[in-house]
Amino acid sequence: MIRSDNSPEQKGEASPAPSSFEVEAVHLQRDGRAILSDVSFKIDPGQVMGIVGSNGAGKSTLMKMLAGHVRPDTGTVLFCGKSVSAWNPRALARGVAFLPQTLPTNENHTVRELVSLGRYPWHGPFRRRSDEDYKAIEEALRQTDCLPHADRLVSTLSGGEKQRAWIAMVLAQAKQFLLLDEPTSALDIAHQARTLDLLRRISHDNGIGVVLIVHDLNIAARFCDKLLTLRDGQVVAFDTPEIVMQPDILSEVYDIPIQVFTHPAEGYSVGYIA
Ligand SMILES: Nc1ncnc2c1ncn2[C@@H]1O[C@H](COP(=O)(O)OP(=O)(O)OP(=O)(O)O)[C@@H](O)[C@H]1O
Repeated sequence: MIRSDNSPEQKGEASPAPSSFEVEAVHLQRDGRAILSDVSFKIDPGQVMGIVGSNGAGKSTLMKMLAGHVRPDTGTVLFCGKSVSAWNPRALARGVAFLPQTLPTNENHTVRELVSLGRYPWHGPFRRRSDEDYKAIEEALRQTDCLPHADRLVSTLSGGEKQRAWIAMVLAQAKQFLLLDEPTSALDIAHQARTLDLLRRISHDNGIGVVLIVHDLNIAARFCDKLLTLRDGQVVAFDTPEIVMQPDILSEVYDIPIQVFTHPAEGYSVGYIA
């Protein structure tokens, strides 16, 4: 079953204009096995899209494809109407930031220094940071509530503070899309909710697209505008949480019986193993 609701060109190192990711009929094989099969969807800026599905379903591979780190065997991945692989890497990095599942250890930097690294695609190796760079760094620190500990070493932060510092770094970097592979995996339920709420606000207030991989279905349903469900590399459903959070869809995605209830106060759906 597939359910789906389903730009200007960039030249050289010009800053990208606002636009979408369009994934069309993507296939990828590894070791003779299909990792992604006929995956298609479109995601616009100003929306939060959650990718959900069981372990090994292809979520990280799909996100790496959006980031341009993995090329499809067939099919297309377009950003601003242009194939991701055809982009100048620095120009792409100004539009799209990718935070992988395993974070590099930059723990000897202060939080402000870490966030400053996000500006590299803008000033490059030879130019000094501009006023605009400094403004973007301070704004990202402010939006993520990192200002109070901006001068502390990353190594001294709690897990939640660290996660926010990395989010600040990608926020300082990219103007159009943040690709976040399990950004809340190490967080308790309160920090998960706060981080997802922050990403949702950043997305809606600034017109930024956020694509994130998340395992907690209830958190995904609460904070995402769209959910893309993957099973064995295939899209089972791509739509709003109201449409996707159905027992038949979720049971198919995870291959176990799942019941869905409506939150008594908030009205959104939550899923439980039946
Ligand atoms: N380079 C590779 N060579 C062979 N197999 C690969 C390669 N990369 C990924 N795979 C396989 O593709 C499948 C999808 O991997 P992927 O990391 O995208 O899954 P995932 O949905 O993100 O899983 P998880 O929830 O466990 O992180 C897995 O079975 C994985 O072993």
